[in-house]
Amino acid sequence: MAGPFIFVFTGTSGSGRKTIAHRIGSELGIDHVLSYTTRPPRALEPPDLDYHFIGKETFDAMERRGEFIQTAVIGRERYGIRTKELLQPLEEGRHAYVIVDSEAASLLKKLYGDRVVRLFIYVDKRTVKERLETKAMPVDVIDRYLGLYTEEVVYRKQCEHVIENVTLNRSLEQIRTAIQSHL
Ligand SMILES: Nc1nc2c(ncn2[C@@H]2O[C@H](COP(=O)(O)OP(=O)(O)O)[C@@H](O)[C@H]2O)c(=O)[nH]1
Ligand SMILES: Nc1ncnc2c1ncn2[C@@H]1O[C@H](COP(=O)(O)OP(=O)(O)O)[C@@H](O)[C@H]1O
Repeated sequence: MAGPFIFVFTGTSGSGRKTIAHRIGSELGIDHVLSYTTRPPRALEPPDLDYHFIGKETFDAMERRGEFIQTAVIGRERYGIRTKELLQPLEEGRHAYVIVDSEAASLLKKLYGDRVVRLFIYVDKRTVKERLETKAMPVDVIDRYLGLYTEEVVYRKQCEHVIENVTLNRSLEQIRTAIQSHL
């Protein structure tokens, strides 16, 4: 078996990256390395599922101690992945997955080369809007995602795998096949 690998779920915001990543991660037994963020949790967003929610002071202190492999400011909030938490599964021979934007995806590729497999998930803009409205996502978040779409979608050209998430089961099948092609 090659690896261990870092599977990087990236793509357009609201396309289903978290949904797909968690389903495949738990099915294939891949460790999720959560990002830390200063963004407050949204209604019904549980702690420690998608993010570790922390205060700005805690984030700053962690950054000063050099704990993050990278950080980003997105929509005025800060995001980062802790180096130690990313490296631990790899050192213990286990694959890991993260869910990040194109900037972090590129950096991880640069740092870890063939160990990094980028899975780009997208759907068309209208579908993003419809899905998020159905789930009662705040309007400002939907607007931000739609505003980012054109800039985000071009990154697919650089990714190892590209999946249009129309039907969830079909997307899961495609991702499963893509991941297994590396194992
Ligand atoms: N660069 C970078 N991006 C991140 C990190 N963690 C999460 N992201 C991305 O930042 C964006 C955060 O958007 P947000 O609306 O708060 O959360 P979402 O519900 O995960 O889309 C998403 O595109 C995430 O994939 C990180 O550590 N670094
Ligand atoms: N194939 C799909 N069909 C319908 N709804 C989906 C599909 N994939 C994801 N969703 C829904 O779309 C919304 C956004 O998904 P999410 O995983 O949060 O996206 P992202 O992490 O890319 O922002 C969620 O409400 C999720 O349940």
